[in-house]
Amino acid sequence: MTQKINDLRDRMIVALDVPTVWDAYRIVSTLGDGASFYKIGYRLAFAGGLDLARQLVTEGKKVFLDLKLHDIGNTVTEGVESLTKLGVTFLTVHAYPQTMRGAVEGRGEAALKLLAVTALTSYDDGDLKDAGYGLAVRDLVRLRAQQARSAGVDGIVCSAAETELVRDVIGPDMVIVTPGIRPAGSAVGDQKRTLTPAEAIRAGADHLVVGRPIIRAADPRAAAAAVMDEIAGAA
Ligand SMILES: O=c1ccn([C@@H]2O[C@H](COP(=O)(O)O)[C@@H](O)[C@H]2O)c(=O)[nH]1
Repeated sequence: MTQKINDLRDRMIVALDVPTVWDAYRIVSTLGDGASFYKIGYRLAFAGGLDLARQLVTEGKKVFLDLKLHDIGNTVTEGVESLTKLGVTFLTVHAYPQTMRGAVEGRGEAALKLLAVTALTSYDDGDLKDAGYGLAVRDLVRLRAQQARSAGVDGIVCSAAETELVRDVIGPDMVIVTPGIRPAGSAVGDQKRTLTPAEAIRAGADHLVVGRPIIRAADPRAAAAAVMDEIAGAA
């Protein structure tokens, strides 16, 4: 997949986990041409982020809508159908077979790429057990990657630590997007399965999602440039 990403900057996706569209715009303008791809999650989506997504697309940025949809198949189908009109590049759904099949139906022939979230990067084996799962993280990620491939989604969200095992399951054509990226020395926060940007790229991740290490940095532009340098050095 990696060879299909024309602009190296597209490999870094900056998570706009901020409360308002104004805050998001401040980051986008601070980063300038140092970032080309932005992720909008719940926080911003519930505060005007869908209009922002449309606007960023018209300004030539790429947008990843991280809504992690999960519902009965018909509802997911209809929700995805609506979202295809925004012009965003990626949309997440949870990697449950019914959910993924519903999403694929809703996407139809649209250009939107669907990403299946396998196991959240804030989970370890103990968290999965607490949530009622009988599988370890790597086994659940493997199973869900297989199911995602069968359902016809376009890519996988997993920790960079699972990139190699996922690539073996999904083959060369699906995209792998990895949150839980932490430059050396940065605060881990609630993430449990982390790698550095260079480690993630070397492991074969296509796109890295980076939020707090950039948006909460004293100098976000310098923090983003440092992540890009690591990506460039490892690519
Ligand atoms: O498994 C997942 C899926 C999504 N995320 C999202 O990525 C960013 C990570 O932000 P950081 O501040 O770099 O931790 C955040 O928006 C999550 O909702 C994830 O972390 N793990």
